[in-house]
Amino acid sequence: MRQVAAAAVVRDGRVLAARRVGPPAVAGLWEFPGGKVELGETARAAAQRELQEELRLQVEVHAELRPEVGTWWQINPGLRLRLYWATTSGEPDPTGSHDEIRWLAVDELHEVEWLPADHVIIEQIQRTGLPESGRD
Ligand SMILES: Nc1nc2c([nH]c(=O)n2[C@H]2C[C@H](O)[C@@H](COP(=O)(O)OP(=O)(O)OP(=O)(O)O)O2)c(=O)[nH]1
Repeated sequence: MRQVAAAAVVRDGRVLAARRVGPPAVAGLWEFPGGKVELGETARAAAQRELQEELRLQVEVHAELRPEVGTWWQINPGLRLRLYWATTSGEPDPTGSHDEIRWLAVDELHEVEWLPADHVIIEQIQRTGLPESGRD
């Protein structure tokens, strides 16, 4: 089972969404930036590393954004996603994996087309809202 780690980065009450460049099947769809956890790396550290690599964005990683049941989000039978709330004071600067970024208020999250596995996450955030401070 491979693990992906990503961050729901919050700034000024908005969440960072990033549009994927590829592969073709998912190009143009939006996601929480992140990527695969490397051997020996924690998911939390992977989320922080991927944000730096993909968006040159320094983030503070906070509480895990878990489903109502369980710890991770099952993307497909061989892949699970660990998602963390994060905060930043920086500006994203996409390095090649994404061609557009947006800061979306909770009531704007539905305005972009998310990766299929993320729909359930978006619905949960719409129900629960953003964390009080982004901190755990
Ligand atoms: N980062 C991220 N990936 C997601 C989300 N939702 C979702 O289904 N995925 C899937 C898409 C991909 O199959 C996988 C992430 O893999 P990736 O290809 O971005 O990983 P990576 O940057 O490490 O790239 P690589 O090692 O495969 O080259 O997780 C999400 O919100 N964020």
